[in-house]
Amino acid sequence: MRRRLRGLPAAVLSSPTAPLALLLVAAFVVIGVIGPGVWGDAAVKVRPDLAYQGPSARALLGTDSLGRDVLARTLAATRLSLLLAIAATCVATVIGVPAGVLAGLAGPRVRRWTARGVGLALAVPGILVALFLIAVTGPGNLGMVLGVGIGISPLFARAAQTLATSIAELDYMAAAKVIGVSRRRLLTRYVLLNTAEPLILQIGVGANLSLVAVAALSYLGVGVQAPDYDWGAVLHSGLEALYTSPLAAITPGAAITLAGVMFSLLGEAIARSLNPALRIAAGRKERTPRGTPANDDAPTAEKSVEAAMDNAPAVARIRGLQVEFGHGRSTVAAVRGVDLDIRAGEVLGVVGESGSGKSVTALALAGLLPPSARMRAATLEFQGVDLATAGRRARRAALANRLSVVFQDPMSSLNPLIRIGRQLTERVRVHDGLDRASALGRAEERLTTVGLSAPKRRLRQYPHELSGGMRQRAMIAMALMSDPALIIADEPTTALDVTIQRQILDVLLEVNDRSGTAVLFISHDLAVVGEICDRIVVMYLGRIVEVLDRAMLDSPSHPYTRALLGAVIDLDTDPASPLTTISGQAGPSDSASAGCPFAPRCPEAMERCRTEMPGLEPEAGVGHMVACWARTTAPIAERVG
Ligand SMILES: Nc1ncnc2c1ncn2[C@@H]1O[C@H](COP(=O)(O)OP(=O)(O)OP(=O)(O)O)[C@@H](O)[C@H]1O
Repeated sequence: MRRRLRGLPAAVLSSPTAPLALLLVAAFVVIGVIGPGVWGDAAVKVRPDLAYQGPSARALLGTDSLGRDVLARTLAATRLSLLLAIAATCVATVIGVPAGVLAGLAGPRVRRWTARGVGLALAVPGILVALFLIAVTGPGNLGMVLGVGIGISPLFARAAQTLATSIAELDYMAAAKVIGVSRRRLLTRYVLLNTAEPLILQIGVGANLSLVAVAALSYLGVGVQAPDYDWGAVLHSGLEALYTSPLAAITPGAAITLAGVMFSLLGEAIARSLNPALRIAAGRKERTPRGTPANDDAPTAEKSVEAAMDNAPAVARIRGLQVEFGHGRSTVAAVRGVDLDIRAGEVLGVVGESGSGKSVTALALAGLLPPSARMRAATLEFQGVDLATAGRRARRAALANRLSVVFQDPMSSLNPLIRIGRQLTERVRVHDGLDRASALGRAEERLTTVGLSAPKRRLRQYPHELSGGMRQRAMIAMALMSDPALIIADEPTTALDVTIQRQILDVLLEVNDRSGTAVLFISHDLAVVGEICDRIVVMYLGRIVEVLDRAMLDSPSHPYTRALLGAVIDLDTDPASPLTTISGQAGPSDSASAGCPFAPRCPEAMERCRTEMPGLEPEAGVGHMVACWARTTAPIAERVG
C-alpha cells in the first residue's frame, strides 16, 4: 500500500488539468474554512437603502436586494454550499454504488429487473424526488441532502451496474473464482478496484449535479432556510435585478460554476491516479445439480465408454453433461450429453468448429458457467470429488487447489490493477496458508519455470508492463502455483503472434513433462492439437463425435474429423490444389434434429443418420471411439481395418 501511494501524488499531478484542479481545491478549502469568520458579518449586514448598488469600495461586487455585500455573502456561503453538495454526493454514492455493483454481479433475472428499476428511476428527475422528500421531512438541510442524494443515486447505480457486469465477464474474474478467491475479496480487489477509475469520474460529475440541485432547491426557497444561506439563497436574493444589477446573480452563479469545475477536475485527477499505467509512467518521469443421465435420446452407452477409456487414472470424469443457455423457447443446447475422461498426466486436445461446446464443457468442469447456464450431469468428478453433488465449499476446495485455467486473451486474464506477484501468490496464501515471503519465493520459481526473465522484477510489475507472450507465461506460472493436477488451456495461443505461440506451447508441454500435470487443450487448430496432444476429442454441435489417439489422426473414422483434417494447411499442402472445405454451416436446426447433427453436411449420410443419433462406440484401436452410423454399422472386419 505504502508503495502504491508513492506513485499516487505523481499520477495525480501528471493529469494536465491537475494544477487547475488543485488550485481550485486549495482556494475553495481556504475560503470554506475562513469564510464565515472573515466575511460572515459583512454578509449579513442589512442596508435596504443600498439595495442593488453597483461595485464600490464597501461592496466590491455590489449589493443584493437588502443592501448586503454580494461578494461577502458568496464567500461566506462557500462552506455550507460545498458541505451540502458533498453530503448529497455521499448519500448517492452509498446508495447507488453498492446497489449497482451487487446488481451487476447478480444472476441474469435480478440484473434484468434491477436494470428496469434503475431505468424507471432515471426517468424521474432527481429534483422532483428531492422536492417529494422535503415535502415529507419539511424544509431543511437534512431532507434536502437525502432528497438530492436519493434523486441522483440511480445515475450511480446505472454506472456501477454496467461496470460490474463488464468486469464480472472478464477472464481474470473467472480465474480468481477458480483459485477460490473469497467473495469479499472478489468484490473489493477485483470489482471495486477495477471500476474505481470510471466510478470516481462519475462521482465527480455527481458532485457537480448535487451542487446544482442543492442550489436550485435553496433558490426555490425549500432548501437552506434563513438565517443560514448557501449559494442558492444568495442567487435568490440577487436574481430579481438581473438586468439592472447583474453582479448580484452572476457572483453566486460563478461560484457554483467554479465549484462544479473543481469537482469534475478533481474526480478526473483522482481517477487518473488509480490507473497503474499512468501512475507508473508518472513515477518514471519523476525518477526515470446433479441431473438425470443426459443424452436420453442417444445410446450414450456408458458401459462402452468405460470399456474404451483405458485404465489410466482419471483426474476428471464427465458423464452425461448437458448445458443449456437462455430460457423458455429461446434455449440453446450448448453441450448435449458429453462423456469424457481426462487422464492423469495426459495432454488432451479438444477440437471442433466455433460453437461446438468446447469451452462450455471446460467451464462446466471448472465451475465457471455463467448464471444463465443450466447444467445437468450424471457425473462431474474432479479428483474423486463429485462436483455436481458436492457443497459449495467442498467444490471450491477441490478446484482451487488442483485445477487451473489459462484463458485465450492474456490482456484480460490478469487483473490490471494488481501486481503480478500479488496475483500469483493469492491462491497459495489463501489456500495453502503460505506466508508472503515463501509465496513470493514460489512465484519467482514458477516464473523461472515458464521462462520469464528477471522474475523478481516481474513480480513487482503490473500486467500492462508485460508483452502479450509474457502475460501468457505469467498466467501459466499462476496456473502452476499450487501444483495443479489439471490445467485447462482454452485457446491459450490464439491471441498471440506465431513465434510466441510456439513458445507458449513449449512451456505447456514442458510443464506437462516435468510435473505430470494433465492439460486440457482447447483449440480450433487441428494441426497444433495433432502435434502436441496425446489424445484428441472432436466435438460437433455440443457432442463428442470422435475420440482418438494422436497416432490415429492420419486415419480418423468420423467424416467430420476427416473433413477438419482435410482443411488443415501445412508445408506438404499442394498450393495448386483447392483447399478442402466443409459444405454448409453448423446451425441450431441441426442440433435440434433427432439424428446425427452432422448429417446435413455429411457426404456419407444415410437415412438412419437423419433420424437417429449414433452413440459413441469403440472403434479399432485402443481408446478410439466414434459416433457415426456409417462406421458402427459397418462389418466388424472393416471396422478393425
Ligand atoms: N454465456 C452464454 N450465453 C448464451 N450462449 C452461450 C454462452 N456461452 C456459450 N454459449 C453458446 O454455447 C455454444 C457453445 O459455446 P462454446 O463457447 O463452448 O463453443 P466453442 O466450441 O468453445 O467455440 P469457440 O471455439 O468459438 O470458443 C455456442 O452456441 C454458444 O453460442
